[in-house]
Amino acid sequence: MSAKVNDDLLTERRKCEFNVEELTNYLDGGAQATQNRRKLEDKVLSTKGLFDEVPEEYLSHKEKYENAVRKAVVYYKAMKEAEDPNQTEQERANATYRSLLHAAVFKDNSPFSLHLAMFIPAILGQADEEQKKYWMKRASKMEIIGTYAQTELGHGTFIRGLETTATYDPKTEEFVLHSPTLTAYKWWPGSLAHTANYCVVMAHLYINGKSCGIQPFIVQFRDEETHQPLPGIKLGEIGAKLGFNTVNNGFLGFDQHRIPRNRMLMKNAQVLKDGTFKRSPNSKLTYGTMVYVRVVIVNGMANQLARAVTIAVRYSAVRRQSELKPDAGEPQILDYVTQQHKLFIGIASSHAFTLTAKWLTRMYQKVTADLEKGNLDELPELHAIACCLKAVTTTDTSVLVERSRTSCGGHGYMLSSNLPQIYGLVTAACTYEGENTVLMLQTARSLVKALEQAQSGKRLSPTMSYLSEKVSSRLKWDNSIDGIVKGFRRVAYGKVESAMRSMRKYVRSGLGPEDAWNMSSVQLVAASEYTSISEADIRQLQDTYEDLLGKIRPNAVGLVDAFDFRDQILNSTLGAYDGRVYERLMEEALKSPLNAEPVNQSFHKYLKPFMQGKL
Ligand SMILES: CC(C)(COP(=O)(O)OP(=O)(O)OC[C@H]1O[C@@H](n2cnc3c(N)ncnc32)[C@H](O)[C@@H]1OP(=O)(O)O)[C@@H](O)C(=O)NCCC(=O)NCCSC(=O)/C=C/CCCCCCCCCCCCC(=O)O
Ligand SMILES: Cc1cc2nc3c(=O)[nH]c(=O)nc-3n(C[C@H](O)[C@H](O)[C@H](O)COP(=O)(O)OP(=O)(O)OC[C@H]3O[C@@H](n4cnc5c(N)ncnc54)[C@H](O)[C@@H]3O)c2cc1C
Repeated sequence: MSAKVNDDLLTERRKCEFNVEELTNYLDGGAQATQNRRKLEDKVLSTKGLFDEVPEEYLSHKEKYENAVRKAVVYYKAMKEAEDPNQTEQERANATYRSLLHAAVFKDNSPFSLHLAMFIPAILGQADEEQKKYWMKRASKMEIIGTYAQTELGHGTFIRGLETTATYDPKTEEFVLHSPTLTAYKWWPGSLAHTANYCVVMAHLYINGKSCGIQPFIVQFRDEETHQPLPGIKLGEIGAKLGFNTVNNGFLGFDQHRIPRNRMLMKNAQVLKDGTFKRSPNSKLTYGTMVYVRVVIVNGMANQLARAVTIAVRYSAVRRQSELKPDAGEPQILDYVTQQHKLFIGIASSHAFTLTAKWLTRMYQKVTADLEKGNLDELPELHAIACCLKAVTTTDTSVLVERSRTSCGGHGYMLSSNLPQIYGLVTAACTYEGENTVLMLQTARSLVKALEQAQSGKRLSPTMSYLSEKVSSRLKWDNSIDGIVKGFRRVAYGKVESAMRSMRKYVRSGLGPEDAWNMSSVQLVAASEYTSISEADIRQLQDTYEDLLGKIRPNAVGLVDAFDFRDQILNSTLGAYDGRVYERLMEEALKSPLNAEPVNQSFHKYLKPFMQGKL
């Protein structure tokens, strides 16, 4: 018999003014899609061995990793059996690691995630047809496990500064991979330490002493039978982190490690047997895997934020605290407007990020299709937009997930709430796949170029067209959606123009363009994410905003119920559908190994002699 649902949650669900199932269907892409998703969840989540006997937080660093590998084998096998044969390889890879089922099984991400998130996309995007056929067969069957090894101990952002070398030897038709310094060691790649046996390595290619830029190489680094590191390979784990502690991030050093010529992924640039180098039509095509993952991250943020706000809103409907009015009893904390302010933006942002992710994915698919036909025209715009949206959605999600955590008081600080782990996952995304400031500056670079083009009367791309609209200096402000968008366009235009004016001022003062750029870079980042609107408008918007909070309040639980997350996917004592928060907090607390005995051995070993002055 299912446990009794908390009365307050029952009341909330009765108060809801819209059909929750309809919103769930919309979010899934239709009623059939909801049915398919639920069927997949039923099938996979009923697989034996998927969940932790002992809560992961009570395992050692080593046990956590070993347990995660155990679960990964079970999970990926279950997903393989359930996968849709009509999907492409990429869609199947996405479905496995990006589905929220993944979050149900791995609170801190998986030791296999890089295989699907980057190793397979790198092969699909960087290998020529023959290489793709061979490596995709092995990678999609999980005969090999791969990762993406680009970042080094000494370089993450500055790709052109990577020190790992790949020197072509025409005599043996091989590349010699080498880490000339400690800072050249690959450092960070997920799965690299003990899980994967292959990786795509980004290395500096040299032929006859001449630099041929950063190129991708597929490299085996562990024996497929014994899993021992191959000769000339130094491997290890980089240690405990804020999160991602079951992703097995590692380091790898090469000592004159030789690989055959056909291990350079040669879709974009090629090296012929005699060492002739055939340049890529655009050197930035080598960065293509990163563009792809930045697009994927936007959707990932939407999902993670939806999980966090579901936990916090349901908890806020159950938790009663303090007095709003004398003798009126303790209200639900969700009745405090400050609590609504903290959480409702997160619900709205999750939906906004989901719709943005759909739009960006369509743009990515169109540009990628154009690239296949040799048309690179829209690649710069895709790069600029992907940089901006990855940076903005990860920054906002990190802020909003942390706000969801702190809105739950002390219980939000419990690992059993799962809010700290969700924060660990999303805040990592502010750094990986391009550190956010660096990506915003890439977008700013495109905005400045676009404004210069607009000022010389050139047509701009659709996403930059707001820079050429001659926005009147006194825009008639109204708080209609259209009025608000126009207001933001005016602010955005002003930010870019101000940053550019600032750079020109520094150049006139005698600074070189690079120094002028650096001096204006705070404004440039703001121009890419613009934040504020003029003072007079705030009051009018504020009234509208507070009125909106009141309208959302009766529907808040319905809005998060519509995300349709199972309890296993939320994995949270605070967010379960039945709202039995206190019972779950106690159930989880009793699983702590420290509760196995009333007196811990440290009393007799240390405390008692200490308290008796004998230590
Ligand atoms: C772009 C750089 C910063 C600079 O590159 P550089 O070569 O120096 O170029 P510049 O000289 O600056 O010239 C710039 C010009 O080049 C154009 N350009 C630059 N990049 C591109 C591009 N990619 N495509 C097209 N054009 C490009 C630019 O427009 C300029 O043109 P112009 O001259 O103005 O005309 C570069 O150095 C860079 O990109 N640095 C960042 C490095 C980086 O991103 N590293 C990432 C390493 S891999 C990594 O981090 C992996 C992480 C894996 C983590 C796990 C992932 C899981 C999947 C996510 C799933 C969802 C997550 C949800 C949360 C959860 O559930 O866990
Ligand atoms: C959880 C996690 C997983 C990861 N997984 C992988 C992986 O699987 N494979 C992989 O290859 N890498 C991986 N990485 C590495 C990641 O890609 C790098 O950490 C990231 O690119 C940032 O580089 P960095 O760490 O060298 O920081 P740096 O580039 O040294 O940045 C440090 C600071 O310098 C600033 N800075 C740097 N350049 C500029 C500039 N031009 N202008 C202004 N400010 C600048 C940055 O804004 C930042 O504040 C992972 C990282 C994390 C945290």
